[in-house]
Amino acid sequence: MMVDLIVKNVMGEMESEAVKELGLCWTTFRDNWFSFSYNIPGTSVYRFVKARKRVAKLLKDLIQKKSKSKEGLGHFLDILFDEMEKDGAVLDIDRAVNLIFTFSILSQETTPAILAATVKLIADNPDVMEELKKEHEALVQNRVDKEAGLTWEEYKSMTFTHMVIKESLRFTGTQATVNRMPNEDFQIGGYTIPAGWLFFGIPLVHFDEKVYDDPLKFNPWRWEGKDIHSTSSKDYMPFGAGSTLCVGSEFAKLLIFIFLHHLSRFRWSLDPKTRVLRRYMLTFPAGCKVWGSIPRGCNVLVIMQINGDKLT
Ligand code: HEM
Repeated sequence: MMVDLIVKNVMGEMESEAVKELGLCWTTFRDNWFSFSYNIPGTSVYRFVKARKRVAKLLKDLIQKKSKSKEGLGHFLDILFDEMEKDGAVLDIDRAVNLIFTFSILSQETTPAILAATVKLIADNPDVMEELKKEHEALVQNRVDKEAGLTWEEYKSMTFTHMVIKESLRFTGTQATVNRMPNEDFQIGGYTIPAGWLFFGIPLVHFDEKVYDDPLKFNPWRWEGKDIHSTSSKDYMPFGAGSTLCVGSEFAKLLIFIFLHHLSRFRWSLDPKTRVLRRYMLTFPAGCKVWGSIPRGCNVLVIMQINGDKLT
């Protein structure tokens, strides 16, 4: 589903066989992404390097074809071709392929995993589930127009839901390591990292007992009276920090919020087999299935649309 959506929006029309192959390559890449690094045929790394190359070739061939015909373009290709034609353009086909690849991996690995882990944390904490339900039911009941969609003001005013998302981002912290290669020697914690060395930092700041009481407890109330909207400070950095700060942070929070808004209108429970494991990223070996009963007057199919400042 993700591949279909990405392809449609980014690349535009594509033959179904190519979409299928792209999907297979992406899955192979993701499943073998963080493995012990021996690039020998048959090993995980070999499979993921091969999948990466195949995706690059598929995307490059298609971009080249479309750059000639200019037909059936997705939003991204449309913008890309405009940019490439400008004087002093910084984008070329190879950079575009890298961007498309990075976006698709980032959008598949981060938001869905955090969202599923958030649902699991809520299911494991009935007091949180109850409070969320109260907040969303009150919102819908107090609306004059019961059919109206969620507005930006409503989104901003839902304090408890923002506390849940903020706590979940602290708790799940998908970025398992920060990888950097310094251009010049730098000092950190009494060590010198020489220029050109690869540095793997493990961010533990979200579990620092000096900053967070009982840090291993999922407790949205710890954010009561604090700044619930900020996404980056020296003690809180689920979206990274500095010049590589995540460009999708606000969008990701909004998506999680909209999902929770609709979920909170159902009576629901989680399949007891659901487990969250951290390999490198968060994984769900038994999936993450939600069982729900449908409240009266609620449509089962949830379609989200962002229209100006209005979410429908
Ligand atoms: C809950 C969801 C997400 C989390 C936790 C997250 C986390 C992060 C983190 C920690 C970084 C910094 C990596 C580093 O400095 O090494 C980052 C960068 C980035 N993220 Fe996200 N992300 C999320 C969603 C998204 C989405 C939905 C998109 C795309 C729409 C996105 C696009 C990016 C991009 C392009 C960068 C690189 C920015 C740069 O280097 O200039 N992220 N993200």
